[in-house]
Amino acid sequence: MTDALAIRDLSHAWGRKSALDGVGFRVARGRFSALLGPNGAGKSTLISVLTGLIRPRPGRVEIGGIDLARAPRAALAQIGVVFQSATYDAELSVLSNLRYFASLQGLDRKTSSQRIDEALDRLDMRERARERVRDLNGGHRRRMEIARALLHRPALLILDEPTVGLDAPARRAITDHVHDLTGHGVSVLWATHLSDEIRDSDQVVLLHQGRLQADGTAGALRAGSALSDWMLRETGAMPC
Ligand SMILES: Nc1ncnc2c1ncn2[C@@H]1O[C@H](COP(=O)(O)OP(=O)(O)OP(=O)(O)O)[C@@H](O)[C@H]1O
Repeated sequence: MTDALAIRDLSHAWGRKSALDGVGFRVARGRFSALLGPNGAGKSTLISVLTGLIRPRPGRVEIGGIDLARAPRAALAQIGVVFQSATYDAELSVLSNLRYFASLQGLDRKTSSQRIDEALDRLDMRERARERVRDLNGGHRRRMEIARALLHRPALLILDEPTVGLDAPARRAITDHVHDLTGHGVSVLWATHLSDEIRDSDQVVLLHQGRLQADGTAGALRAGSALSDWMLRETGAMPC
């Protein structure tokens, strides 16, 4: 089976400033991969490439086996994205937000209802379905956005620092739910600078100053020390 994501020799500069320099790694199907790095490491730039905001040049990106440069529409249809900033209609209910997105994805009514039920169950949001988004707390709003990103069954779920601004219980609930999704075959790329969101069995892709500093299983990379200490040794940056 093809990888959910394969990146080779990817570079990008903002003007003269290099943000990504020859980055390459893979995310296998059903894997939770943490894209880790201190501020300015290049995480957001990489996500901008993966979501089609920046052209992958030079370099090659395949999502679900589809080349992003050659077939951008088909490749982008393979991703579900949860951006750092919220994107929903707060005046509508959770259900209406999800139905609207499902219709944008071209899902018929029956498929849409099935997928919405499934996604709400996976994020433990079924009881909130009829509530207006503006009445939800930050953690539940985020869970709704994650449920929404799953409706078209993407090969890869990309989340850009999805727990920013949330309190500790909400952060824990979201990291647990997203880890659980991998048990349903969902592949995850989770950008963060918070090492406590990562489990030993997760893949860690560590970026530092635009370069790939490490790629491996968290437990093996940290080799007995705390992941935050390992990251400090690797990057010299204070972890959170
Ligand atoms: N739109 C932009 N224009 C110019 N420079 C940018 C732009 N976006 C990012 N950069 C620069 O590119 C480099 C990588 O930044 P990027 O935002 O990708 O890192 P990051 O790992 O996401 O950091 P953070 O955790 O702070 O969001 C930094 O030096 C940053 O200043």
